Amino acid sequence: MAELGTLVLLRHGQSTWNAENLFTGWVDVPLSDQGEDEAARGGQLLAEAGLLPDVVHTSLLRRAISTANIALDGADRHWIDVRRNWRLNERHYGALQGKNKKEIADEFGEEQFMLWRRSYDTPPPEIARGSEFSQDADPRYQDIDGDLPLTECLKDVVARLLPYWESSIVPDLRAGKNVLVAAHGNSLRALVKHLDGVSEADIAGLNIPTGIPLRYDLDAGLQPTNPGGTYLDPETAEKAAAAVANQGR
Ligand SMILES: O=C(O)[C@@H](CO)OP(=O)(O)O
Repeated sequence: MAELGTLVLLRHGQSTWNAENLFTGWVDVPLSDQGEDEAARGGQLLAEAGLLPDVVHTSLLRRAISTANIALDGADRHWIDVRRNWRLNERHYGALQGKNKKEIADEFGEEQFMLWRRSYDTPPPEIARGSEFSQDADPRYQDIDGDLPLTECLKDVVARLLPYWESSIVPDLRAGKNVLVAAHGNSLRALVKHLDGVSEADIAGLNIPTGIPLRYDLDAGLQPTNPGGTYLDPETAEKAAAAVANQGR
């Protein structure tokens, strides 16, 4: 049996709404200038580590797509196969999409804010269909009609992400390909929870920084031989993850 390929998780670079401290979810905002720089640095880190992806899986959101394009271009891997799927999208943030994190924390209090933001199974209120930041009329989601979320908690993300992991990403890894997954803070938290067997309580404290590749080496049973993964720039990753944790404060 071929050795498994290496898995690399990459959260998109800073988006314009990350910069403005807005809940984003499925709203399709672009990278900020800083985010483009982070993506380029991500590609440089991949090249320096000799970690060259053979295939990339992205969400349907431009901040992940652009990050993958910029990073792969920098690593001279702009030509590899591409797969895209809504199941890698950011968590749908329901009625919080477009709202300022600090204002929500001030209005509803820290406890409620953290329940919505990081609890495993408390989704924010649903977004109203047809409202400014809803996706129900978006053509890219027309074929998932029955599954289109109006809000999601992390548990919902795990449930919609794992079928794609099993059916599309695992076969690439088993074929010996190095796989880059360019996605989002919460869809990657869902995947890390699964890979590392993180508890529902502990996953609340795990934050993923933007633009820094996170490497996972998996054994034949898909268990990480480096639990928690290995950031290609661990020092920057630690500081940036702490900053994500503190958003809204
Ligand atoms: O707004 C969002 O969609 C996410 C990621 O940026 O935010 P949070 O880290 O608060 O879950």
